[in-house]
Amino acid sequence: MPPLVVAEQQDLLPSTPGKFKTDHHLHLRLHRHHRQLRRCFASTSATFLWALFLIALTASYLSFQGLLSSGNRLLAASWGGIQWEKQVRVSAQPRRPAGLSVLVTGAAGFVGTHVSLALRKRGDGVVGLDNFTPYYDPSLKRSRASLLRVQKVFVVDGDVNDARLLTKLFDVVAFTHVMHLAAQAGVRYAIENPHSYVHSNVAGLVALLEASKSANPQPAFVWASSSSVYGLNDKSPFSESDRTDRPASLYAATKKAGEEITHAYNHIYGLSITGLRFFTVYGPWGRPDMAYFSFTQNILQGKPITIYRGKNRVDLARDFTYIDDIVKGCLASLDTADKSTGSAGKKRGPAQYRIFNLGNTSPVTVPEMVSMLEGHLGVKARRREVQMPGNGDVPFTHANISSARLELGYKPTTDLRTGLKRFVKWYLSYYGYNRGKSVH
Ligand SMILES: O=C(O)[C@H]1O[C@H](OP(=O)(O)OP(=O)(O)OC[C@H]2O[C@@H](n3ccc(=O)[nH]c3=O)[C@H](O)[C@@H]2O)[C@H](O)[C@@H](O)[C@@H]1O
Repeated sequence: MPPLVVAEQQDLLPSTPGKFKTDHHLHLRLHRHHRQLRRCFASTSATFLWALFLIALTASYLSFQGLLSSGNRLLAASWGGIQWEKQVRVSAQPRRPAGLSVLVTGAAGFVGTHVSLALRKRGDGVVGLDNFTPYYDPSLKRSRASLLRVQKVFVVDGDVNDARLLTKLFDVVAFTHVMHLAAQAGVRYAIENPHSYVHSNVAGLVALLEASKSANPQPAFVWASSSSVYGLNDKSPFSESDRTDRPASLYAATKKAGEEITHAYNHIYGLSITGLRFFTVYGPWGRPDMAYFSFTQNILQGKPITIYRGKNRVDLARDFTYIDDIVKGCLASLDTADKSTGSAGKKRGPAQYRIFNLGNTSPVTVPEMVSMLEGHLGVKARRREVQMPGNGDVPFTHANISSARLELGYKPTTDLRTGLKRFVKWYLSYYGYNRGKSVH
């Protein structure tokens, strides 16, 4: 309120309590007051109108900006629209009686590509999802996605953290299964980029579980855990019932967290869950960040390779598992998964919760693996042996696969030498003999 008005109003009050001024005097003062009030009101309403005008102008500017940015978002988004929905629907459609309809995350990844192709080959419907992170050469991921395109598997370019996208996918398709393979992989990279592991392996997993539990029908959920959850466990071979509470890397810790998180969703919402602990998976179209792959590249380029050694110069060993065996384990997991018991976020009864080791059951030391590569490549490696840095590695892995054998009929058939031979053949056909792309 302007000070003038305040003063006038105060004038109207008895100057001395209990004693009133004369009527005439009062009348004059009232008249003067009304005039001033009118003037004041006129100028206030003009100010008010101006303010209103400015607010309206700002609001329209902001909504125009909003329109522009949402337009830009729509332009930038690689998903959505009638055509897109049609592609998703067609790709998800099984081509055999009682075929599955599977959402495969990480579809342009190593395991994701192979699993998607195998599902498509036997007539299941597959929709891929991949965000093509540049953790390793994204052009390799694009090539894998091209393979999928040729086989009529549609890959959505998107992130599992995108809740709107996931909701849309589940609106468009009643997926019977989710095969969740998208992850930040690699044990040692967690030292460099810890947050990427939390983003993909924890937040991304939760986003996908949220969408899955809200879906109607709820899909059965199969996902990739890791042999690294055994961490400092030294009881060999590793069984599913062994301790997994001593992870040696953040990667392992996020995978272990995933096992606990999926359990909670199983318990609360009745989601059918199968977690697969993969043991150092290798093969054609593999991951360039893994030792067998980067060693091949370095050997061919005449560069030295670094071989880690454990305490007391003990060789490190891995239960290297060939991709085709892993694919069989994945498909068997999908086929034997019970239906989820809930729907649209409500549990209707207890649901299946399983964890399986998918390994090869015959560990091979890293120097032996290098010798096999040398044999297939016909080139001697320049070996540089160093003490294993304390950045998350474990000295050895060895899977006990009795449970998977019993319940999935899982039976690995490819030994490391045979599998590496197939890998080298693919590598040479893809990169050529003396070339190779930079690994990261
Ligand atoms: O089994 C698993 O759970 C994990 O297997 C692999 O992890 P890792 O076994 O460490 O595979 P590589 O990175 O290929 O290493 C294999 C072996 O080679 C050794 N290595 C690695 C790199 C190197 O330069 N030199 C070297 O000696 C490692 O210490 C290890 O013993 C994958 O990278 C993980 O994503 C997966 O979850």
